[in-house]
Amino acid sequence: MAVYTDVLEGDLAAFLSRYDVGRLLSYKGIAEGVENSNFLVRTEGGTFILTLYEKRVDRADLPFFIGLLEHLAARGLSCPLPVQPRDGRTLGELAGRPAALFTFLEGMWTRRPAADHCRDVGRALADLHAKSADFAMSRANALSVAGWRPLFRGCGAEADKVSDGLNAEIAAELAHLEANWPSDLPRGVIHADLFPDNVFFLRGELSGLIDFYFACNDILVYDLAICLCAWCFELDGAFNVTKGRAMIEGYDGARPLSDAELAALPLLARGASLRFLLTRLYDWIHIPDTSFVTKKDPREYLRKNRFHRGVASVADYGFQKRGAAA
Ligand SMILES: Nc1ncnc2c1ncn2[C@@H]1O[C@H](COP(=O)(O)OP(=O)(O)OP(=O)(O)O)[C@@H](O)[C@H]1O
Ligand SMILES: N[C@@H](CCO)C(=O)O
Repeated sequence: MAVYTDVLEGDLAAFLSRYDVGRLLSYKGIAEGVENSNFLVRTEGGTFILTLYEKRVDRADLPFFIGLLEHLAARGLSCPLPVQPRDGRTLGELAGRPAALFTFLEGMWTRRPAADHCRDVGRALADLHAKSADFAMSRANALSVAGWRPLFRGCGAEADKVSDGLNAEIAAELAHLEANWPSDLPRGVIHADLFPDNVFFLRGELSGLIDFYFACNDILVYDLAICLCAWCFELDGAFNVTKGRAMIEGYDGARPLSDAELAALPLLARGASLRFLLTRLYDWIHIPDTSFVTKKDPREYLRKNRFHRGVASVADYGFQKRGAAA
């Protein structure tokens, strides 16, 4: 379970005394998530999420994340809103960690995404891109194409222990992506990790997006490529074109995709699948088996990467631009 830091009742009560949320009634650690420690906190004023930022999150990035959530929530996007303490300092300190309190979002993530969920996610992603267009801060994506080689080097020769020939396969894919990565597509703030566990649904409707701790500035349609990887494959590894079509249509309906963006999508999806293959591989090799964090299987993203390598155009994802010849 991912609660790395214990919080004592007295310390939490003192932390909460800076807010107008009444007295502490109860709190408990949330098992899900691997990056930070999250607690469900109930006070006389309501229910909140307390996040303690752990080592993998750079403190210097926290004003970007907090500012982005405030910016998006102010524009009506359903995401956790940092609660304002009386002294205005949203980012506090608790149990030796930077900490902040957020509004609680109702809903649950879906373990079995259907095409309608994918359409909603595509639409919500475009909405996020539109609403963050005038956000003044920026953050480079450390996990974009320039960051993959250092990550790969950090895995050393261990990759072949995970899958035969993996080292050579990644080396070839990385070289291809480095040589062909586009530099002229529209950019902006992207979520960069909008997996099913970061999207809540309530009574069948999308009710909120969470976990903005990979958000950064990058190619907008790269975010859609990440979502295609995370949402549109079946458990047996097959790509579901009905889901792919729904997701791209959902996005395109809210923020029309240019021909250049559509043409780049298969390459960007190769990149997205390599990014998650590499981060999972790195963790697979470096996080000890005795750790209480459940490691995610890198091979899932090797299979997805192989699929995207075989994609000729967005038509293979089920998408046809309206008005385009069949
Ligand atoms: N604002 C919120 N409202 C309701 N539940 C929330 C909220 N924020 C977080 N949670 C709960 O806490 C869990 C972990 O949150 P989150 O995904 O942000 O953690 P993380 O450690 O950063 O995760 P990850 O490993 O996915 O990066 C979520 O799955 C959800 O159950
Ligand atoms: N979504 C990532 C984990 C980091 O949030 C993965 O599935 O590899």
